[in-house]
Amino acid sequence: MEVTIESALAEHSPIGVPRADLEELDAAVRSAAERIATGREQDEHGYAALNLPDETDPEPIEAAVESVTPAENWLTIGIGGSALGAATITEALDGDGATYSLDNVDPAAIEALLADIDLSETAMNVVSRSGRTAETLANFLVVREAMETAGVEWTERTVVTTGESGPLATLADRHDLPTLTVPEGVPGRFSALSAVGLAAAAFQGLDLEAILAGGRQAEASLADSLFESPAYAYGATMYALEARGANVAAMMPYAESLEAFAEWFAQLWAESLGKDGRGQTPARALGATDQHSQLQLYRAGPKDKVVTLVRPRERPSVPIPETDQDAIDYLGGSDLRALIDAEFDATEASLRKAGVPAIRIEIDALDPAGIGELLYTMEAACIMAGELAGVDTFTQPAVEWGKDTARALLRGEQTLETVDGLSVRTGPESQ
Ligand SMILES: O=P(O)(O)OC[C@H]1O[C@](O)(CO)[C@@H](O)[C@@H]1O
Repeated sequence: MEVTIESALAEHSPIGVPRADLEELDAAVRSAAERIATGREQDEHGYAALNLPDETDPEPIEAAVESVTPAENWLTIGIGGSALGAATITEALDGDGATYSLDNVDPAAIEALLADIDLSETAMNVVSRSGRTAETLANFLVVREAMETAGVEWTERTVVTTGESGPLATLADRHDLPTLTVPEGVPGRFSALSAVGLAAAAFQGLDLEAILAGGRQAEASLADSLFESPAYAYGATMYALEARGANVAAMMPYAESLEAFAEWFAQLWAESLGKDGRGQTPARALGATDQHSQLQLYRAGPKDKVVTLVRPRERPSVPIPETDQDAIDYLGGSDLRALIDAEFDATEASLRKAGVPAIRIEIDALDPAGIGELLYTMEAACIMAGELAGVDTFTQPAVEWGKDTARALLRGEQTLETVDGLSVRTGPESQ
């Protein structure tokens, strides 16, 4: 895996990072790397996530999945970090069986899914670190009832993944359900390389050990200098770019199967670094598709963005047939792999030409090791950026107020009129 920051430097962009600043920043990276290493040694909250490739045991995950299968479908019921890691891995890799994510509470979407899916052929994984997330618990209750209505014994089809305690752990106990534990000290958005992200992959028969080995490969490339560590090069450069005005972090993978990865990255970057009035706003894009929608803005809009371009080096070849039309004969005889790689290179060059910082990330292949390496590298990069910014990377206090208010509204303890500082009308008369 390679991270190339050349196009993010000052010689290519007015908001790029001067090389001299990188040299200087490297001193801060060195002490931050030591801090991270200490946090890992002591299994401290958050830092412990970087120990997962060594600590996650595939066997109990595979055993739990086996206990509720065979089945044609795997339904992950979870939200945020409790769904995005699993979706990223199964979308990136070509496993067997169908996987679905219920990570929202849109009644129309859930009605459509339940009408579509054969529940007698479905196993579900209810995933919640806290065990008390309203959306996840509500979806579980809805699917459980649908299973009962369909005459499916839900206790034989349900794996719970949660923390040591909480409503979901209690429920799993009461019904003696196969249970996987969210590792202590690992925030949801950093849990992809644990049972949280790996159960759906196990259902698809994917090689969990190879995914974890990819994580270990990235772990082995951590070093106390940004010039020697791809992860820290990315984290430190993103931090330096934010200080120079790059407030938008566009993540643009050039592979359809990495679209979920861009969503996973958005939570990781926003929820970890969006604190104390700072933080880059993630923007999800897809290459080459969004060259035809967002690139205009990236190149000719405000100089407030850094674009990360991701590609696998190995790709299948799909030949483009010869054509006798002169205007398009440059395509004939070539192949889609060459085309998308030319688009990738041309987009990086076009961003550079427009003075927009870009970082290139290249993984060897979109295989289990490649996705394990990519996930781990971005997690370590995020932790480095958080250390340099001096923010608490591992908490998300700003999300709690809205959750509490939603619960109070649902319980009827509050209306929007009574919620502090809110003057929006609600209730039957507003419809
Ligand atoms: O796994 P849980 O506790 O259900 O939380 C789901 C998600 O909700 C958040 O707590 C934010 O509300 C995320 O950090 C987390 O990934």
